[in-house]
Amino acid sequence: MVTTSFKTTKSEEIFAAAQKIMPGGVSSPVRAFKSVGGQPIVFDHVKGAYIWDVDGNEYIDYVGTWGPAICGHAHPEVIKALHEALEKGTSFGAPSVLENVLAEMVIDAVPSIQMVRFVNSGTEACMAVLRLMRAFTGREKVIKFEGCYHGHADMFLVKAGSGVATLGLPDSPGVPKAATSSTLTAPYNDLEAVKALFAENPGEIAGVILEPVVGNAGFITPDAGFLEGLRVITKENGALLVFDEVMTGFRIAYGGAQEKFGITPDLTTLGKVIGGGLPVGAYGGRQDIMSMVAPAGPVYQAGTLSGNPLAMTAGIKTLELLQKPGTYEYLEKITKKLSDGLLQAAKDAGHAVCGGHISAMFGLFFTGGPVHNYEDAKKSDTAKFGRFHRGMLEHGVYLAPSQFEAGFTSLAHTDADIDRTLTAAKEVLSTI
Ligand SMILES: Cc1ncc(COP(=O)(O)O)c(C=O)c1O
Ligand SMILES: N[C@H](C=O)CCC(=O)O
Repeated sequence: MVTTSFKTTKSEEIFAAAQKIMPGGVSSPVRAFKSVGGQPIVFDHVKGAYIWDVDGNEYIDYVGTWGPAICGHAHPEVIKALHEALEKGTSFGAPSVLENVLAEMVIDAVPSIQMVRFVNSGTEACMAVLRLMRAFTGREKVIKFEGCYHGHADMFLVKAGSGVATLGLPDSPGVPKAATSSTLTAPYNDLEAVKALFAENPGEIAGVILEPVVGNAGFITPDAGFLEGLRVITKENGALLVFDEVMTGFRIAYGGAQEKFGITPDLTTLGKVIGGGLPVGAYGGRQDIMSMVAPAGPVYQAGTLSGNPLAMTAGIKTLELLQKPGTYEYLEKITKKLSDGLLQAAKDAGHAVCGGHISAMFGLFFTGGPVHNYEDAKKSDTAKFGRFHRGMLEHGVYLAPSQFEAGFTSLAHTDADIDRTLTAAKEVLSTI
């Protein structure tokens, strides 16, 4: 496991070439290892819980292509279904029964969803849901939380998490003031701040959107009563509650955070897992709201590749696999073992740490905590996280290359994988 001859020569060559032809050498900023030092490794192939880079190094993977790979990478049943679907063509640009099948699966699973629209990414889903919130309520302002990430659309690039937090960027240049002037922000887990915003903007707030469990400022859980409080406040003010479950959907429970915590929002966004590793997003919710979406209603939203048959196929097969008995019990068991083990190993090595997990999502901060919001998360020793990340990489463990991203496990991770990870962590934590 300990790779004494860890070499990434080919990765470095490919990345050097990539930097000349693509901004930062990547197709999405968090991949660039900017905040953890070193250079990104270049992948060659993935299978189950593992990835292999172009130099032949093998890693246990806890990124899972940022969430979709909950059944493990390249699951044989997903690949078989995709081969069969491929024979029928790659895109129809017209209705297919596959959309009905996946829509029914999503509606059956997610308590708030009575109707659903498929799009191509989580960003698209969040953009569309915001337009719908505004159209339905006839109000423009929206509340989001500091450190939450809802994709890269203009109106959400305000105190955003994920790559914006990782790179320590201010709100992005190129975003017109007008696009964000209606975006109000509050600290996560702060109901009083939300109440104050409603009081300051009476009758003007369309709704509140949040990650019900945060994964884009590191892993942060909702305090007891927070989600319930938001449900009450939004109802009292005639505003909508939107759970962005792009990350948590089908991951922390089959029905997402809303099933796990028993709070039903008005609208929900999804992505990642429901595409089984192919590009997908979705938004859905109450029938009276969703009926406003064109062509049923006047709120325009469209997509050439939306409902793509390959994405639908991978999503359907992935959800079928997740429906098997014992799935979420297994994910909880191995993730708890990993998360508890990492925290214990860090404490034993004398580090101030805090963190935790829910089902197949976990995180660790290098601060004694507790971490209730993004301000708390920023107290983490990110330089130490960078050394931890590098050490784990050299020991064959691939973690998200940012303190401000959650980790993910999958059904393919075994007890033995967790044991190997913890052995590596103990070694690394004693040296950083
Ligand atoms: C909670 C959340 N919302 C929205 C998005 C945007 O999704 P995508 O990257 O598919 O555009 C992401 C991930 O990037 C996410 O984690
Ligand atoms: N935090 C992001 C999504 O969850 C990471 C993926 C990306 O933006 O590349």
